[in-house]
Amino acid sequence: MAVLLNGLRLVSSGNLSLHGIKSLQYKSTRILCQLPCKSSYQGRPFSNKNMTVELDNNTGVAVIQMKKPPVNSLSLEFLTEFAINMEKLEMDRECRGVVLTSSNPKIFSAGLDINEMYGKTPEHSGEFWRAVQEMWLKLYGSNMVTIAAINGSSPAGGCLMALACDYRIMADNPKYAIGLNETKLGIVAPFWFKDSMINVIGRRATEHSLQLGLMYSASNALKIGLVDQLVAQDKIMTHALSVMSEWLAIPDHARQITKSMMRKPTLDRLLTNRESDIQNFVNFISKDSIQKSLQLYLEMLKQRKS
Ligand SMILES: CC/C=C\C/C=C\CCCC/C=C/C(=O)SCCNC(=O)CCNC(=O)[C@H](O)C(C)(C)COP(=O)(O)OP(=O)(O)OC[C@H]1O[C@@H](n2cnc3c(N)ncnc32)[C@H](O)[C@@H]1OP(=O)(O)O
Repeated sequence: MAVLLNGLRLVSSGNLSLHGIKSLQYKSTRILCQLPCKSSYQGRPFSNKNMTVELDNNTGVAVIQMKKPPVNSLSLEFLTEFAINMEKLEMDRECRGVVLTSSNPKIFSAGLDINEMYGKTPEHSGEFWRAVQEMWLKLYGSNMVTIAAINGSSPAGGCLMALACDYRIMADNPKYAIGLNETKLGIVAPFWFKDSMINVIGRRATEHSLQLGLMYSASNALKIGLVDQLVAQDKIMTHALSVMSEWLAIPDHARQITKSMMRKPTLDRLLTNRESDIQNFVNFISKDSIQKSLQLYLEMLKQRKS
């Protein structure tokens, strides 16, 4: 983690959930500009199979733009690339904030790639689930400020990614929907999906939402607090960067310790139950009845098109 103190930046070796607030080393760096200043923008893009990552050295803000056609489904490859990129940004002492968005103007992310859960070996399923966990641990446990610029629909795993961020801005379009819809597929959102939602919208709303697998329109998502703000589609990135500058005006150390205090119990719950969670997933997903549900759901998705 990084802490700003009198122009010096204290940097520790890992993210807040995994390593706690300790082992600080001194590294000298200067934050040139706390606000997004477009005129002096110096983008530094890297990794571009399933997403582009662009870090603005002047502001310390990186934009991760998901770009996996057609709908940014979260495959094993995507999740691995995402975790590596988050790790790189976390270790980069110049990066203080991340905006997560999509290059698809209608879909933020379709959630977990259902093909990764259908007809696969237990070994593959276990590897896939570990990657899903890793994505969430990296995002929910990040020391950086994380803002989701939700510029399209975001079911299930897509909603989880948004829930793991510090702040959610959604495009104000009645066609876009967001929610944890797992029960509609005949599957069950695991405890850490549920915890992530409880931490954002509260227990009663989460129970209602999860049991019925509800997808919320942008305006209803705002009403229940699932997103923090609605903004016109074409303003979403400008707005996200402006919100980011407000968050980055808070001293890093105070914000990070507060974030850790709020999130550590939720992170620890998965960290201490990681292997049993993988085993539960593999057992659950291997059941004939669950495979049947997923098969029907995949067929339904394909038929919807024709
Ligand atoms: C006790 C419990 C213990 C352990 C837990 C056990 C297990 C369960 C936990 C699992 C948690 C699961 C989380 C998930 O994320 S599941 C995925 C949920 N996602 C969805 O339901 C979204 C489905 N998709 C849609 O609603 C629409 O596609 C969408 C995203 C709104 C886009 O609509 P549109 O633009 O019209 O595009 P199409 O529908 O035509 O889709 C284009 C293309 O993409 C394919 N596709 C869509 N979504 C997915 C997906 N999630 N995975 C894979 N593929 C997807 C779709 O089939 C089309 O394919 P085609 O080949 O026909 O082009």
